[in-house]
Amino acid sequence: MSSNATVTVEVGLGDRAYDILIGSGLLLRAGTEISRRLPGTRAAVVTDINVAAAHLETLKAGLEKGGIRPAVITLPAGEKTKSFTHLEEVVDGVLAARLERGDVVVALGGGVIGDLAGFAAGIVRRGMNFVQIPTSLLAQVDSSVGGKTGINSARGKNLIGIFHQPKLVLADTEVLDTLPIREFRAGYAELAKYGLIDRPDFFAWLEENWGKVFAGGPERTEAIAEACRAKADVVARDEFETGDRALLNLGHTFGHALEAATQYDSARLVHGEGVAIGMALAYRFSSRLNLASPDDAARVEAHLRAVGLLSRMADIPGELPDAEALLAFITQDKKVSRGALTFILTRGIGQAFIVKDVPASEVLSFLTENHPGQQKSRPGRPRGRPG
Ligand SMILES: NC(=O)c1ccc[n+]([C@@H]2O[C@H](COP(=O)([O-])OP(=O)(O)OC[C@H]3O[C@@H](n4cnc5c(N)ncnc54)[C@H](O)[C@@H]3O)[C@@H](O)[C@H]2O)c1
Ligand SMILES: O=C(O)C(=O)C[C@@H](O)[C@H](O)[C@H](O)COP(=O)(O)O
Ligand SMILES: [Zn+2]
Repeated sequence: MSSNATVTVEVGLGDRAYDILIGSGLLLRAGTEISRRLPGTRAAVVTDINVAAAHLETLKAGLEKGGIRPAVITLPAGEKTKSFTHLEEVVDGVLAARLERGDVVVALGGGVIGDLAGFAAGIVRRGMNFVQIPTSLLAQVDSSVGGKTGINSARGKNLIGIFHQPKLVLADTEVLDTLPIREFRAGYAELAKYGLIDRPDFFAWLEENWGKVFAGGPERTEAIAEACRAKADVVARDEFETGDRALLNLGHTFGHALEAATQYDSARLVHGEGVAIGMALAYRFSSRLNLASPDDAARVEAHLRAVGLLSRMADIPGELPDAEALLAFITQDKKVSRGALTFILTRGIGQAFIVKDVPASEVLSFLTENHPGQQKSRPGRPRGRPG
């Protein structure tokens, strides 16, 4: 495949179906692509300061080609922006621009901006049009697709939000050239997740080709497209997570607890890093419960470390609250049903499954064993970031 070719993946949701376009130069095509689908629309672009500095002018030029001159709402960067305060700022900005229900909120940014702007689009005038222009790897392979939107609470991650599908996703692979390497790695964790859920061949391909994915070119585009196909498939089957969609939460039950425990401080832990540690923990927990082999858990951890990702709680800088406090965050997880904890566990690489009644006592023992401040003595790696 040429690295210039645009790949289209459809999210098959009937009369709410939409396209994900993946390729280079899409910012400059944004106006044409949006006005083809939403003729005569006006727009507000929501972005963060980092992305605005690197890509806002290009997007504005692209929108201009479709006759769109947007209002722009620029927010601080980082996970703490997914808050009521900034939700109010976006809602107020959209209303101040006097946009109508049929106009469009455009998210230009990573998953933080996409989740926040999507939530705002879903509640202003009871639901405006929404377009995702994801600029981080994580957003291109995961958060821009599927319609989960929302903000965080001090009591837990993503606890406030709605499902609100975009009308279009434009994943311009060129913008990834300005993404910091730490953020690229974090997004890679969600990419590897699809292999670990149910695509063992994709995981093996990543083990071989991750260097080319990091370097750019056709392997990167193909990996993003494969992730979007995988996600689109699950979302089309189970849009509102009544079943299989929960598989996309592999690594997230632990990961979200760690994000809340570190108070969404992006300097300590970003979402993809939490997912990387969470996936390694999910494999280790599955092995402890005799569901998966320790070799598979070791293989997952080895790959995460090979790309420079975190894989243990001890890799997070600073002190963590104790295992009981981590468990308290886990009991707030949205998958909890009538008090029973749900985890995504695994029988091996690409063999994830949903377990609906995991005893809290098992989780607590496991967290205690893996907690850097509560281990009696564990041979192994020194603390600190790999890579
Ligand atoms: N809705 C979903 O289905 C879903 C899926 C996965 C993750 N998420 C959410 O996504 C969020 C994480 O997203 P993220 O990892 O993209 O974080 P992010 O939005 O904070 O972006 C990461 C950092 O990279 C910067 N950045 C983004 N694109 C850039 C570019 N092209 N050039 C330079 N800098 C750039 C941002 O300013 C930010 O500092 C979390 O809140 C997570 O819960 C949602
Ligand atoms: O789209 C989904 O479904 C996912 O679970 C994707 C996850 O990567 C993402 O982090 C999502 O926001 C988590 O959802 P949540 O419902 O656990 O908050
Ligand atoms: Zn995620």
